[in-house]
Amino acid sequence: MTFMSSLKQRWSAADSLVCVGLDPEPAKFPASFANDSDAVFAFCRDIADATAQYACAFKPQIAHFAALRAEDALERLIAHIHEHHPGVPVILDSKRGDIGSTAQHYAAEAFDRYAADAVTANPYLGRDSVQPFLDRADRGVVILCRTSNPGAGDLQDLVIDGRPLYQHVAEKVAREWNTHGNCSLVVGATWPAQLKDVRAIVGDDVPFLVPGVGAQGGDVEAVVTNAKSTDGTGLMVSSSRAILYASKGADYAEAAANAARELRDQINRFR
Ligand SMILES: O=C(O)c1cc(=O)[nH]c(=O)n1[C@@H]1O[C@H](COP(=O)(O)O)[C@@H](O)[C@H]1O
Repeated sequence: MTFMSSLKQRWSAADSLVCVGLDPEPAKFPASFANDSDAVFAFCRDIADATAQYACAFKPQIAHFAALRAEDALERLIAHIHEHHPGVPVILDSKRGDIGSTAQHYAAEAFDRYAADAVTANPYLGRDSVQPFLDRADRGVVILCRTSNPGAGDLQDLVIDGRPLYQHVAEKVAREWNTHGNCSLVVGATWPAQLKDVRAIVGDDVPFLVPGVGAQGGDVEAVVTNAKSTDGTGLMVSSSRAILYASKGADYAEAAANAARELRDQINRFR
């Protein structure tokens, strides 16, 4: 099954637009992991198992694993999710993009080594840098459009030919790059007006990955009302720290499940 069809099926089967971000930070793990040499895998596995029922997707962030020399844990985590939660797609957040010959290796890294269903990609080197991802029609390509961080506007808002750069990215992806129907766009929850602009440009066929609720303070109601598609889907509202570290106690997995369920319910109130 393709990334897009798994995502659509999951939106409906789980009645959820929540993407659970898997960003391990051992200093925030419960004390019970202190002497566990495989803590990164074990913690993320427990969170995935506890939250899967409320998730339309999982999104592990590669730097959080690589910085800990835990790429092996990331491989095993994605394999675990595929085995135990089949049908819940995994987006590898690695924000890749490079000249074509190197980008081919990034595509192999994401889709063959890690077996991710989708990958985040940076569009600023142009189409050929993203082409090896686009060519994998069964996998998703989640392209940075208007990011959630405070400095997002430094470059993404620069006006070119009468409109900001992020709108050119949205237009180009929707009209030119999405030939296989496998593209999504990243638009931060912290920018409700831009969410609305991008939805107006791309229509209903391009889902948004929306990070920035929870720890970054984005407003769920504004996200959903401004960015949902006509049928009340179209979103992967991603939260990492607010779910992962909902409790540092023995109830960490239950607390994560509660946080994911509450986010799902909050989103659903405005769909
Ligand atoms: O591509 C992303 O996932 C991403 C894009 C963006 O614009 N902003 C953003 O925060 N992210 C990622 O989303 C996650 C947000 O984490 P929390 O703020 O803890 O929910 C991190 O893994 C970020 O790297």
